[in-house]
Amino acid sequence: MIRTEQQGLHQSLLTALEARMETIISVVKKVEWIDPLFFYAAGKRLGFTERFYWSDTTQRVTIAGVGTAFTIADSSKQRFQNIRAVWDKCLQNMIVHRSSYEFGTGPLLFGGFAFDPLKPRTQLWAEYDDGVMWVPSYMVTLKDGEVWLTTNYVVHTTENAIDLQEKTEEMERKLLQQSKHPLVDAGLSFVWEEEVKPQEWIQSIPIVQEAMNVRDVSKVVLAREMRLRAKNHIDSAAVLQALRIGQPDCYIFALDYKGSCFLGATPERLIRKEADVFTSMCLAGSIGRGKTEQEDYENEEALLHDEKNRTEHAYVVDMIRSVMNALCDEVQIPYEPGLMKTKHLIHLHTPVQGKGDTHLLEMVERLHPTPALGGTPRDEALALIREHEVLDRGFYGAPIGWLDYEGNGEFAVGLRSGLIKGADVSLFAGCGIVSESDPSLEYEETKMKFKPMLTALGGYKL
Ligand SMILES: C=C(O[C@H]1C=CC=C(C(=O)O)[C@@H]1O)C(=O)O
Repeated sequence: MIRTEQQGLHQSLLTALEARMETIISVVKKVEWIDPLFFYAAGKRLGFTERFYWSDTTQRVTIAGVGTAFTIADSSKQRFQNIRAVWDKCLQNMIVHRSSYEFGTGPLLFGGFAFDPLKPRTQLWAEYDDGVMWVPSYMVTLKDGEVWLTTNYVVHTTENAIDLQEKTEEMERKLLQQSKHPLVDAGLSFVWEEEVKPQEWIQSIPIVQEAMNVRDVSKVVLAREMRLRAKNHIDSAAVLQALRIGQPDCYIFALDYKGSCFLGATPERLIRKEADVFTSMCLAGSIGRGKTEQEDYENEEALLHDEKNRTEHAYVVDMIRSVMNALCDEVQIPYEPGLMKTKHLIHLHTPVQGKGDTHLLEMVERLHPTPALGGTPRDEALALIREHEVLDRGFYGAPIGWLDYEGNGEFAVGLRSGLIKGADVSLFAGCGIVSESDPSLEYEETKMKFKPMLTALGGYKL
C-alpha cells in the first residue's frame, strides 16, 4: 500500500492505468462542516442506491458513505475469512492520498453479516448475501467536530484519467452542496401493523426449555418479528434522524443495499479495534426504565440482584472472556456487572478490554454470536434457534460495522433494528431464555425492545 501526500492524484491515476493495474486510489481531505446524515440523504437525491450510515455510542465518530467503489460479497461458510482475503489483496495495490491517518477516514469497508448462514433465507432477506462489505465511492467522517471527505476511485484499465478525475470531482462538489439541505419531514403514517405469530412465539418457549433440558443447553436467545406498512415509501434518513435524537446512547446504523435498508439503534458493541486495543462488552439481562426516578432506581436494583438475569449475563461474560483470553493480552473484565441505560431499557453491562494484533475480522468471527444473541453452548443453541424460531433473522443480531485500511474499526450487534422495503418495515426483537424464564414476561421484554424503532417510525416529527 502507498500512503502519499507528495504525488498528485492525476499522477496516481496515470501510474495505475499505465501499469494496467486495477486498484483503489483514495483521496482524503478536510472539508467544511456538514452533517453526515445530510450527506447520506443527499446521496439518494443524486441517484446513489447503496448507502450507509454509522455513529458510535459517544457520537465521536459518525460516518456516511454513498455509492460503491468496490463490493465484497460472500455467502459461504468462510465468509469472514474470504472477505478478509479479498480486502488484504486490495490493500497491496491501494494508493491513499492523505496528510495524516485519522480513525474512520480513508478507504474502508462497511457492511455486515447474516446471523446464521445455515438457516435458509426467506424472501425478506433475498437481496442480502451472508456477508457483504463495500468501499463507498464517497464518504464523510465527522470526528471530534471535524469533517473529512474520502473519495475512492477504482481505476479500471480502460479508463481515461482526466475524464475520471473530472467526473468524480464534479460529483464531490454536488454531494457537498446538496448536503447543506436539511432533511424533509418524514410525515409517516402507518396503515397496518401486526406482531408475527405472538401466541406461537410464547408457546414455543416451554418447548424450547424442554429441549434445552434434554440437550443440556443453558441459554437460547429467541427472537420475533413485527411488521408495519406505511402509507408511502419510508425514508430511512428521516428514521435515522429520529433514532439519533431518541436513542443518543446507541450506535445508529443503516445499510441501504439493493433496495432495502437495514437500520437501527443498538446499545451493543461487538468489538472495536484502535491500534492494539480491543474493546468489547457483555450486554445481557434487561428491565424497563421506571416512570419516575425512584422507580428507575428500584428497577436498577432489582436487575442487579435478579438471579435469572445475572445467570443470563454470566454466560456472555464467560464466552467473551474465553475468546479475549485466547486472542489478546492484558485482558480486563470487572468481576461484577454494572448497568447500561438506554431510553427504554436498563441492561446488565460488563466492559471488556484487551491488547493484541489479531485481525479485526477474526475477532468478529470468533465472537459472533455471543450468548447475548445465540446461547450456550453456542452450536447447540444455534441448532435450537434454527429448529424453533419462526423468523429469518437475516442481519438482525449480527455484526454490522467497518474496517479501515489500517486494520482499525468497529462492529456493533445489529439489535433494536428493522428492515425497510419501500413502504413496509419488519422489526426484530429477542431475549435470552434460560430454565427460569417465564414466557409471558419474555414476551413483554421483547415488546419493550421494539420500542426504540417504533418510536422512531411513528413518534417523532422533524
Ligand atoms: C436480543 C436482544 O437483546 C440482547 C441484548 C441485550 C439484552 C438481552 C436480554 O436481556 O435478553 C439480549 O441478550 C434484542 O434486543 O433483540
